[in-house]
Amino acid sequence: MKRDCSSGSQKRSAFGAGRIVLASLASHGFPSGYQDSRVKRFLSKNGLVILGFTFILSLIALLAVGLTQNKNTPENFKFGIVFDAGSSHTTMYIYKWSAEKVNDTGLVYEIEACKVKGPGISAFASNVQDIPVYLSKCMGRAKELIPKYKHHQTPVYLGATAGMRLLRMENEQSAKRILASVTSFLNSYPFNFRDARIISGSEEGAYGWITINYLLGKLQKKQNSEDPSSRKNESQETYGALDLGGASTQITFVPKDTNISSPIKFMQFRLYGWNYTVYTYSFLCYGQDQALLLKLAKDTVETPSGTLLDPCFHPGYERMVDISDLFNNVCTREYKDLFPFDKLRIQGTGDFLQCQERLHNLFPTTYCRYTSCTFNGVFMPPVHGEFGAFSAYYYTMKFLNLTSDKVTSEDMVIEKMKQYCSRPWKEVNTTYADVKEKYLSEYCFSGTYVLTLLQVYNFTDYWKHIHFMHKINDNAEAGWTLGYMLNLTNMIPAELPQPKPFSRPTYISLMVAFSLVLAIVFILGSIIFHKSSYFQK
Ligand SMILES: O=P(O)(O)OP(=O)(O)OP(=O)(O)OC[C@H]1O[C@@H](n2cnc3c(O)ncnc32)[C@H](O)[C@@H]1O
Ligand SMILES: [Ca+2]
Repeated sequence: MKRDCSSGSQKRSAFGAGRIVLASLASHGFPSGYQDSRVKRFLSKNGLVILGFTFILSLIALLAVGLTQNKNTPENFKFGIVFDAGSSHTTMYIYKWSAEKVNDTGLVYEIEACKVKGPGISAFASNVQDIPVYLSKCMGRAKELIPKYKHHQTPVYLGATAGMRLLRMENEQSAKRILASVTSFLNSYPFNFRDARIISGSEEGAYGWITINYLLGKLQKKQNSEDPSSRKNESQETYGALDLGGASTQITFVPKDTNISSPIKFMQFRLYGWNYTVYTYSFLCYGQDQALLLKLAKDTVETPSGTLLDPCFHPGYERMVDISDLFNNVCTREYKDLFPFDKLRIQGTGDFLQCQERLHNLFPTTYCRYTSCTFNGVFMPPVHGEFGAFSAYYYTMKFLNLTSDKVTSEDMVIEKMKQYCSRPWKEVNTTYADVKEKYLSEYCFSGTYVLTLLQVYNFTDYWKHIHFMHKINDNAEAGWTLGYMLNLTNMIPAELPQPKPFSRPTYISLMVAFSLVLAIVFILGSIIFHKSSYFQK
């Protein structure tokens, strides 16, 4: 009995609240049927309000979660145009990327590489009026490829490299006139023209380094790295960059020891929340075209005769060079002399070892005031990590079939070069009839030059760490232009992009939960609305 009593009191307390309402209604003297319909009406009226309120709240929550997670959902593409005004030629690159994924890496695509017909822009010193015709074809292509409504927001940059650096040293006014003409021409288009300028050698090296590491996803990997101590391994993760142009060459990498005292300021970058200390150096006059002129100038001074037996060209190959062209140049003028001939006849002998010996003379390595040097007494820390080699490194080694990862030692390259250089020009010329003669005639020289330069940098026992590359992951070409644009459009943030507010499972669970609440509330609301007569009885 006792147990029954206590269970009765428990029941009372459980429903006590309802009873108090009813009791208070009864105590006011209302008949019980009347009290019942008041409750039903109260529920009918306020229940709908409560359900409506819950419905709106759930709807807001659902929208809030959806919007926070997927800000800017519709794909919105952006474009950027960069002209690489090199010493040997100009190329216009068009990049395209999704505006929503702007802070992610590896998401920029090169949709066009338009080769401008003709020489580099520095050749227009005495005919600047021809610049509009020179650039117009590629600009027309840009107008075709980029949707019209995007033109006004598409930035256009032109960066000039070593050819213009040399011209500026020779004649600053000429260089200015060329840039002014380029500026006024590019400004006449409906795009958002930003800048036409000569970039420094350090910028060229650094932007090349950013480009390849961006495209290889080396900067992105940092994002996923949770262990801050992995910062110590930065150099193992990023690739060094080797760029060989026509008039200058750049080497850029994260040295093993960044605390060594350096006469050259290391570059500091903060990308995606990580610091990088990068060594970069640009050697003006050591691009492959200028290096050939340097070699010919030196040879002419050392053996002044109208005919030069040249081991860097195939046997049977001949070429005439104007002495004035050879020495009217910032890179070679220190060798200028009076010669009893005004033309130089080059006759190839195709001897790789002799060619290499002569090329080594271009790289004085005997004096060094620092802990380590490359050549000309220039400080350089020991090479470290993997390297991506592009531009003429790639063109030359590709032609010679030496870009494969199976080529793991310098000896393999030497063997190939010995054999290739000794091939008679006639045979080479007929075998590769479709290759431009300027390039074909110089692959023996340029292959030997690439090998010598890499030896001077101390890659002899490090060959397998060099990766010759052109287009990376089918996205874009290796070169400085992409890094330049990423920087100028602030596409690489210094800090890690904010992570999504919810993890994927949380996001899905929240969406499902709110949708369920919405559905239940909706169903209940409809029932109450349609049965309101019952509640009002
Ligand atoms: O960086 P700078 O020094 O200003 O020069 P650039 O930008 O004009 O230099 P490139 O990398 O375009 O070319 C480097 C060299 O490679 C040569 N070159 C370009 N395309 C080539 C190809 O398909 N095959 C062989 N050589 C090529 C070109 O003539 C240059 O001597
Ligand atoms: Ca270049």
